[in-house]
Amino acid sequence: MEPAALRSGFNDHISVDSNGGFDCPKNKQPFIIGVAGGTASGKTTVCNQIISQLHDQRVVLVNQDSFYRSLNDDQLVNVHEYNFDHPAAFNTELLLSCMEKLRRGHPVNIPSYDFKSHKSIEPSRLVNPADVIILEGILVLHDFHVRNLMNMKIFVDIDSDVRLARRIQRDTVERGRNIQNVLDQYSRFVKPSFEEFILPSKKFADIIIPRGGDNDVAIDLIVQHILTKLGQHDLCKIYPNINVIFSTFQIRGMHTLVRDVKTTKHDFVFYSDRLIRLVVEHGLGHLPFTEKQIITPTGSVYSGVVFCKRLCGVSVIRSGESMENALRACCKGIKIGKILIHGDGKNGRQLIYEKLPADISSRHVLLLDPVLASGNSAIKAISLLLSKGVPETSIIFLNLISAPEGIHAVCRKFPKLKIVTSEIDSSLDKNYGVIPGMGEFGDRYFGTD
Ligand SMILES: Nc1ncnc2c1ncn2[C@@H]1O[C@H](COP(=O)(O)OP(=O)(O)O)[C@@H](O)[C@H]1O
Ligand SMILES: Nc1ccn([C@@H]2O[C@H](COP(=O)(O)O)[C@@H](O)[C@H]2O)c(=O)n1
Ligand SMILES: [Mg+2]
Repeated sequence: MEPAALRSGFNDHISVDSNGGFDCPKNKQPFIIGVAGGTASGKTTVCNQIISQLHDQRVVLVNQDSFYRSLNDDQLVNVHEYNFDHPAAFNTELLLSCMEKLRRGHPVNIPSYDFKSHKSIEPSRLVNPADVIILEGILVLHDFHVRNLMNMKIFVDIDSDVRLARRIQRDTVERGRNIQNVLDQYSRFVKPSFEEFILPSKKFADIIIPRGGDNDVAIDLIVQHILTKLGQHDLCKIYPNINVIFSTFQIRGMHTLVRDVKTTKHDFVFYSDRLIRLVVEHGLGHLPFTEKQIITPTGSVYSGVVFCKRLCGVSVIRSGESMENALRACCKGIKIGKILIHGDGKNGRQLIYEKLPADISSRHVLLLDPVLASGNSAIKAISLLLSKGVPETSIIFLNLISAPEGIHAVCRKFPKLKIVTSEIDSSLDKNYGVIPGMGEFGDRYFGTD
C-alpha cells in the first residue's frame, strides 16, 4: 500500500491563514465526526463499532458526558430537580476549547465524569491528537459552534420505547439508579428535552442511522467514507467540491518531469499533455448523463449511458489554451470560448477580452486553466460565466495544480462549482507563484521562456 501522501498526491506542509484554521503546518487536519441522538439510542455503541473497524487508524473518542458540570452541594441535595438533558448542564466552552486544541494537533486533558456522584473526578484523561476525532453525546449537534467543528454529522435514530427500556437497564446496572428514579427523570426531563433540543438537531445530520448499532450496513458505509477522506488532501475534507485525481506512480512521474526545471520544452509539452488529458477525462466524469440501452453485434442488450451534449470549454488565455486540444480530442466538435484576464500580484484582475458561445447559459462549462494560484483570475473568470447566466453548478474548473490559497478563495466564494485538479501544492510565494509549482506554465508550454 502506498503512503497516504503519495496516494493523495499532496505535499504535506500546509500553511493556511487563520481563517483556514491551521496553526501547525506539519499536522494534518483531523477528520471530525459528531454522533448525536437521544439517550440510550446506541451512540457510544455505534462509535465503538466505527473505531473497531478503523483498526489501524489513529482515532480518539470524546464523550460530551465528560463535560457535564459538577453539581454543588445544594444541587446534590435536590438532584431529582436537576435537568441533565438541558444544554446548560454541559460546560460547552470547555468542550469547544478541548476540541479546538485537538483539531490543531495538541494533546489535551479531558475531564472524567462520574454518573453516580454527578461530579468530575480525577484523574482526567490525556487525549493525544489523532487522524479521526469522534465526538458523541446527546447534544453535540445542538450547539452551532460545536457543530461547526465537524466534517461529518451523524444522528442515531431509534424508537423511544427501545431507548427507555435500554436506559432503565443501563442506569440501574451501571449508573446506580433505581427504576423509579429513571422513570421519573425520564418523564420530567429526558423526554421533554429530547423533544425540545435533541430531536430538532437531527436536521443538521448528514447521516441518520436507524437501528443504531444493529445497522451494520450504515456503519460499514461510514467507515468506508472515513477511510476515503483519510486518504485525501485536507482541503478535500473541508471542501467537498474539490476532486483530486487518484494519484499513481505514473502521475507522480509526470509531475516530477513537468515540475523539473531541467525538463526540455518538448518533454514539458508531452507530459503536460498527458496530465491534461487525464484531468479532462476526469472532469468529463462529473457531467450528468442519461441511461441508454443498446444492442451489441452479438444481439445482447447493453445498459449504458449517453454523454451530456450541452457542454462547452472556456480557456483562460494563454495557459488555458494548452488544454484545448485534450478537450477537443475527448469531445468531438466541442465549442470552446476564450477569456483574457490581465493583472499582476494579489489584487486587481481586469477582463480584457471574452468570446463565449452565445448560448453558454444552457451549457455545462469546462473552465480551463492549468494553474490555480491566488484564485483571483479564476474568480474573475467564474464571475463572468455567472454574469452570462451559467449556473454555478454547471461549471467544472479543470487545472493541473492548485495552491491552497486559490482553493480557499474559489471554494468559499463558489461552493457549488467543482474543481478537478491533479495535485494540490503547498503554498504561494510572495509573488503569488505556486510552491513547489512548475514555473510559468504558459512560457514553458509555448516556449517563450
Ligand atoms: N443494538 C443494540 N442491541 C442491544 N442493546 C444495545 C444496542 N445498542 C446499545 N445497546 C445497549 O443499550 C444501552 C445504551 O447504549 P449506548 O450505546 O450506551 O447508548 P448512548 O450512548 O446513546 O446512550 C447500553 O447498555 C448498550 O449496551
Ligand atoms: N449525572 C448525570 C448526568 C447525565 N445523566 C443522563 O445521561 C444522559 C446522557 O448520556 P447518554 O449516554 O444516555 O447519552 C442524559 O439523558 C442524562 O439524563 C444522568 O442521568 N445523570
Ligand atoms: Mg453514551
